[in-house]
Amino acid sequence: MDNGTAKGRHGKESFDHICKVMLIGDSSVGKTCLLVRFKDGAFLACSYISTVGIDFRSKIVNLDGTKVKLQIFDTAGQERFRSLTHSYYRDAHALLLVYDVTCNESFLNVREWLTVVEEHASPDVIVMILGNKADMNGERVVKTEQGERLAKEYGVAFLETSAKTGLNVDLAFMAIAKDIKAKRSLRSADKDFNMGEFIESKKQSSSCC
Ligand SMILES: Nc1nc2c(ncn2[C@@H]2O[C@H](COP(=O)(O)OP(=O)(O)OP(=O)(O)O)[C@@H](O)[C@H]2O)c(=O)[nH]1
Repeated sequence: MDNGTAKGRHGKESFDHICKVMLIGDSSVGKTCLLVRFKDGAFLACSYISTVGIDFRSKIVNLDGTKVKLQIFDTAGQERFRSLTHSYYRDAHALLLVYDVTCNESFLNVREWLTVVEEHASPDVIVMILGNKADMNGERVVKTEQGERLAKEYGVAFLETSAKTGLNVDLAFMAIAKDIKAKRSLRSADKDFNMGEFIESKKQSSSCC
């Protein structure tokens, strides 16, 4: 695993830290759309093309003068690609585990995904559960509190997101980048960073947008 201390250069842009982030979860929960929303600020409304295997895109974010390059791996949710994607877990610094608030099965499967994480990821990986499609309130079947309770049970962070409206999408990635930077930093100001408190102070509720 990269210790993130070396300065890197990619094309024209230099960076201070590099972080590998993986998007995991059932097929069609919105992993690719979350990545496109974060990277390009756009939403691909009607084009659902299931990811084949694994894809990745990068974005450099500036955190108080420190440039963190997020290398984001978008994995296929389909069962047939699972063994391929498992091999990428070991190097991941953070995992965004996505379910769809309009699909109860995808929520129930979060426990299985967490078992896979335990088996294949590094013990110090940062995990955040995302309840996506929070804009579809009329079709919602998983309550916000259910997601919060599950995340609390496993001691991981939680946010509801919408790749369509952008709700909490940047926040999810920024919180992870900040947490990784804090874990690598020797500065006491960074060491005091608490991801849960940061999310609570910045998150937007799904009913507001
Ligand atoms: N309303 C709404 N639709 C969404 C949202 N995110 C994704 N979708 C739709 O859900 C479908 C699946 O989105 P993808 O991002 O391709 O899903 P995925 O998880 O990457 O799927 P796999 O590649 O099969 O694992 C698409 O039709 C998207 O337009 C969202 O936040 N709100």
